Amino acid sequence: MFFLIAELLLLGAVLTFLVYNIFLLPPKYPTNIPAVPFWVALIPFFKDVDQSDIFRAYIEQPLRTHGAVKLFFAGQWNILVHKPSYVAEILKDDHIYEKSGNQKKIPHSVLAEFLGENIITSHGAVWKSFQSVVKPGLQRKFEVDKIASNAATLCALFKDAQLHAGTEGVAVQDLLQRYSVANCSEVLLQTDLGALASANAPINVLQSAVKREIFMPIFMNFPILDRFPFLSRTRARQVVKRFKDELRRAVAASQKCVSGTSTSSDGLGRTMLDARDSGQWTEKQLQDNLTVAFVAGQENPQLCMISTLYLLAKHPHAQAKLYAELQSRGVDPTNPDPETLRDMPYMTSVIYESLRLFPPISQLVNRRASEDVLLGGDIVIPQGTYLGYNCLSTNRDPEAWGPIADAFDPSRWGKSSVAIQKQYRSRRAKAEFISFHGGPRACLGEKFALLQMRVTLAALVHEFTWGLDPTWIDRKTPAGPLYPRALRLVFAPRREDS
Ligand code: HEM
Repeated sequence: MFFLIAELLLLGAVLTFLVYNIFLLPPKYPTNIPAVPFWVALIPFFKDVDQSDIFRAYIEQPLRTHGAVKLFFAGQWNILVHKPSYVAEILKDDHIYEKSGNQKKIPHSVLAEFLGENIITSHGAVWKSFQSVVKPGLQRKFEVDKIASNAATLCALFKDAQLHAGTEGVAVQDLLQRYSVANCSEVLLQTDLGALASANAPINVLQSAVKREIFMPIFMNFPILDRFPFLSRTRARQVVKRFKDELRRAVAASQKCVSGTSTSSDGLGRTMLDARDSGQWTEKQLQDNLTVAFVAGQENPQLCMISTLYLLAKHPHAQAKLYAELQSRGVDPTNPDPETLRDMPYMTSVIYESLRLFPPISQLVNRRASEDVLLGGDIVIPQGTYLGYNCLSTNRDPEAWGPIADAFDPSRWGKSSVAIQKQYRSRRAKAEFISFHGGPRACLGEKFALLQMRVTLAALVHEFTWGLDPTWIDRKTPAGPLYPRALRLVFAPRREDS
């Protein structure tokens, strides 16, 4: 018995030593930046946390002091970069800092199965083939009337929800999710998935199920666990398959109905199906790119809306200023002119400021050094190292944005549309504002996202004033995308007749 216990203890010690040294001990190189202790990644498993608190407590100081840190994330050590000049270099030199998404990093994972190899994660010739199909579909002129009509439905849903909630707050995330799914599917993919019409539409149910499975912190941080046949992982793979099949089926079915009409011929749904039909893409490439277009096309705008409504709830004077600007330009939110909306300096600066403070993709690690390289002339990066950005940190860099970098201050962007755009371009070129990243792999959906934000804000600000539900606890998500968690707002009609 004694020997058995001794053997088990010895085995335990050897295993701990191996796991620590193979997985958890920070790599030796680069030598001149610190490592955030690996256990920081584990905190959300043991405590209900706000990830911005974790960032402030354990990451911000070393990251800002050294411009980059070693960070344990998704089961491996990576370099997380903060300093704008480092970020700019990575974004520019995309042949050295190659895109390398989950399909390469963790090919066995549920996340990789969900998004596959797509326009965001791919590199080289494959990416060029994806880009040639996707870019025209995202750079075309969008149907503003469709977004405006969905925004009117969103207002009606908020109004109804507020009537039911009485003096309590309305949980906004589910409604905003349905709204951004409607805009993405109807305007980008020319497919009506019924997302706004019914909370129980198959796509709504499947999407919520996929998100629940994919963002489970334990599997996000230790994707190696996806290799094991846990019941929960089998379920996750089934949900992912059902979601992808449903999306692909719905897009194909709706293109059949509207094929030949002028609106659909250059739309993303049509061009993607054509790429498959012509043999340029395989069926899998079609499915993976449809899925990523759906995820990027509605998830990021949705998070941007949540954070913007939160900031405006905290700053009622900004709501009043937005309303005054809309009135002074005579904007009819049911039939807005995109040019007028684009030339509203205060609205533009509110949206940029919200994107700066709460970038929907707050942290992303998906580049891999294709050779040994000296980042910024300072940091030796060995070939094969994974690198990523913390947009939250870079966008709030006090050296770039001054001592009140953390404050919501739309006026920092400038007064006129010309001045704001000038500053926007300059901040992006210097990688001081990286919510859409930059360089050759910058976001292709920016134009659609900003248009949608403008139309949405015009409708909401015209219809309501809103504040935070006083009983709502102000905290951000524990892991994954960063935004105010389960936000609840109290809406009041702005005008007597609304
Ligand atoms: C507020 C909204 C949005 C934000 C903050 C955002 C942010 C980003 C970021 C940070 C990237 C770079 C990802 C990386 O480096 O791996 C990206 C890429 C991309 N985004 Fe967006 N995005 C938004 C909306 C959209 C929308 C509405 C679409 C429409 C489908 C879209 C489509 C894309 C595509 C296709 C790429 C890949 C570009 C390439 O690599 O060639 N995004 N986005």
